[in-house]
Amino acid sequence: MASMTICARFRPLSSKERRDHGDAVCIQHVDSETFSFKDEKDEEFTFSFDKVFYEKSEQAEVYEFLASPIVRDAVDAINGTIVTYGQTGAGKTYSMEGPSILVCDEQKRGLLPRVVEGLFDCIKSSGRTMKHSIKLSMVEIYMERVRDLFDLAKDNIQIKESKSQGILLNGVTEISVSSPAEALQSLSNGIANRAVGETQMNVSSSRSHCIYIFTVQQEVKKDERSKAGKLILVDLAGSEKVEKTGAEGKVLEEAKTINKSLSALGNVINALTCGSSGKANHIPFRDSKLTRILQDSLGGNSRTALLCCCSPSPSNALESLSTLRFGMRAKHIKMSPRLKGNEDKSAKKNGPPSPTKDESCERILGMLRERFDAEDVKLLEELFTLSGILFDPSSPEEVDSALADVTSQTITLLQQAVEDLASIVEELKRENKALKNELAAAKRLDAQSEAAGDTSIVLHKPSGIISSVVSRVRSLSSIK
Ligand SMILES: Nc1ncnc2c1ncn2[C@@H]1O[C@H](COP(=O)(O)OP(=O)(O)OP(=O)(O)O)[C@@H](O)[C@H]1O
Repeated sequence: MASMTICARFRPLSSKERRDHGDAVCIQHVDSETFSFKDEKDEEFTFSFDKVFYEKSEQAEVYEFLASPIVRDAVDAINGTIVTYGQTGAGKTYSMEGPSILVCDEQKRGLLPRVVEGLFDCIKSSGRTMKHSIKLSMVEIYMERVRDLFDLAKDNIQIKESKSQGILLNGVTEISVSSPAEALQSLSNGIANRAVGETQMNVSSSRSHCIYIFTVQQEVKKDERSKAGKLILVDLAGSEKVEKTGAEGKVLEEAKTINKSLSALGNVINALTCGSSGKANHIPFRDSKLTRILQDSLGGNSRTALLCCCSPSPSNALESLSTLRFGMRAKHIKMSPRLKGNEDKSAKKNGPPSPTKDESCERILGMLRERFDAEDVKLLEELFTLSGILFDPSSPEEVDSALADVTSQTITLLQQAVEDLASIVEELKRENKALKNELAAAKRLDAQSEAAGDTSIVLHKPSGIISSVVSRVRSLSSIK
């Protein structure tokens, strides 16, 4: 069983950070896997990752450790994902793209151009028995809308799920590339389009998630079987907290949407991490476009790497700590990559097969259809169309998918409500215990004063205290 590869990367101090804090850094005792981190209150935390890249680490080292095994697997039809996470200015884009995709020092080239080269190199060395082809798509998620960066007219791509191909971006432009130069030129066009869209919409790249998708099709010539590996690279929007940005109006809305999708990613990671064995666990993939697109990658047939990008400066200690903690949570996800198109070995030979997830969903949707009257359905359609969940109400597939999205989001809300209630119950239990202690102490006091024949204490006690404590304890006990 493989797990996620999680690495931390600290960029060099910026000139502003040097001006503000000189050479001061939050990191100490760094080795290749661990370091200690001092926050602004001088509290010390020790972190341990699969690899720690410090200031002077080379781009090539990051690629070799984090990406090259995933690239090799993608050519063998195993899905892969590489994600850069961190606050704005922490080095996500530098790590992903380098200073430029097309013209750049060899030493500074980022993951993306190296992945392109790696894919073509692996294909070349895979021999003559295999025929491969690579298709490239590039999208951006901004305010929960998926925009095609190869065709800006497609500004609200829908996400679909197919039984054979998994998660799909409906109608997204796919460019066939036959050489690294062609692929890099296409990527560079997509990046330029992103800048055009940003100016048109007055958006900064740090407020959107950028997703690069390579589909590597593999044909085994002898029997013409075909398999595909999907390699997704994600440069996430800045993870900083809304409060720190001091944002208002549209910027505040953007920040909230980003925080929502990043916390959806965190929730998916938590659900995958905390899932108790044997118990059906709701993984909220449908709570954001980001998690939905990454569903195949995080959920199973895939290898995933997360690069947690941080500033080493004390001025960013809080954000760096939050990025590192996000990485530590992700560390616990366990995944077993398997080849696509493999036989399903889990099918039981004896007894009736238990319903699949699709069958269960179909049954629930059927029941809902029976219970809704036509007027409700019309209202729901209008609501879904207005909020961009649904585009074609006459498509049963789209209606089902929209309903599944809403159901999943409702489950998440209910789970949060249950957690809130559980914490209220805990609080009431604590209050209950304190009141019981108070009652016992008051009774002891009563007994002592009676034994001593001293009436002054009794006289000074506010009248009715015991009976009021008793009735509060009783009312709280009845909540349990
Ligand atoms: N490892 C590094 N070595 C040298 N310079 C770096 C490194 N990482 C980042 N930088 C520099 O730090 C600055 C911020 O980096 P970058 O733009 O990659 O941040 P980011 O996390 O992508 O921010 P945003 O969310 O705004 O896109 C850039 O000027 C970049 O060149």
